[in-house]
Amino acid sequence: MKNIVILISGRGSNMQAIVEAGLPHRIAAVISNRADAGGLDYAQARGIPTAVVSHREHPTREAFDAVLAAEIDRHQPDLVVLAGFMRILTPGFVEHFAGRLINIHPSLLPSYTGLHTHQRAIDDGVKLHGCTVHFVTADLDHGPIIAQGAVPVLRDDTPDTLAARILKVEHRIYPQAVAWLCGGQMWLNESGKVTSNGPEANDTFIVAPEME
Ligand SMILES: Nc1nc2c(c(=O)[nH]1)N[C@@H](CN(C=O)c1ccc(C(=O)N[C@@H](CCC(=O)O)C(=O)O)cc1)CN2
Ligand SMILES: NCC(=O)N[C@@H]1O[C@H](COP(=O)([O-])[O-])[C@@H](O)[C@H]1O
Repeated sequence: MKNIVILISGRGSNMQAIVEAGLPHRIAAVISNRADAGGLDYAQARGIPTAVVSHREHPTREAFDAVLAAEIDRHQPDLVVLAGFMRILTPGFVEHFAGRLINIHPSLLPSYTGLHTHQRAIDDGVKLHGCTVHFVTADLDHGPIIAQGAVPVLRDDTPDTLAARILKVEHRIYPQAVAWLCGGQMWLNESGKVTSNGPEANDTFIVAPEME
């Protein structure tokens, strides 16, 4: 059984999808940089240890990251999962958790790194957008890719409608990526639950070559 620590900044729907996937691993803690993150209420209601490490209470990124890393380390994580965590992490933090620090980003990396990806994709008139699970490196949204899900952009899409469509795919590929990285040959079915069967017929996983 592996120890998973999940970092959030908001509602935490990706965290919820991972919790509800039924993985045979421990969600050791859910930690947020914002005390008002809705995901904290969900985790507490499920009896998952929570903590808040506020970036506003530290004078520098390095100071914040050091306190955050110490809080994470208390839970002896095998995997640290950024799930809507909205702070850029310093090279020292990334190095400390290198190889066991992942993120989900709402674009098909390497396209559209950074923020506001849905609006930018719509503005550019792209026909395909999606989401990417990747290892976190010092360079923003540039780490080795673990999985991607591709989603069509519709003519009348707004950032919100596109984000909602992509979020459903995020909730499939993130738990799947966590399952793989925690050493399981597990697959998750359409409803996002662990199954002993192989990938679903219409899965949109693009497994990075180094993962094969
Ligand atoms: N060193 C890295 N840190 C983080 C990465 C990464 O790949 N390398 N991924 C991000 C997640 N993310 C996109 O997927 C992302 C999150 C936040 C920002 C950003 O500009 N944040 C601002 C604050 C914004 C806010 O508080 O609302 C900032 O940190 O100044 C860009 C991309 C997580 N960290
Ligand atoms: N650059 C990071 C970023 O934009 N992440 C995105 O924030 C949302 C968090 O939703 P959630 O809190 O419901 O999981 C998700 O769509 C995730 O891809």
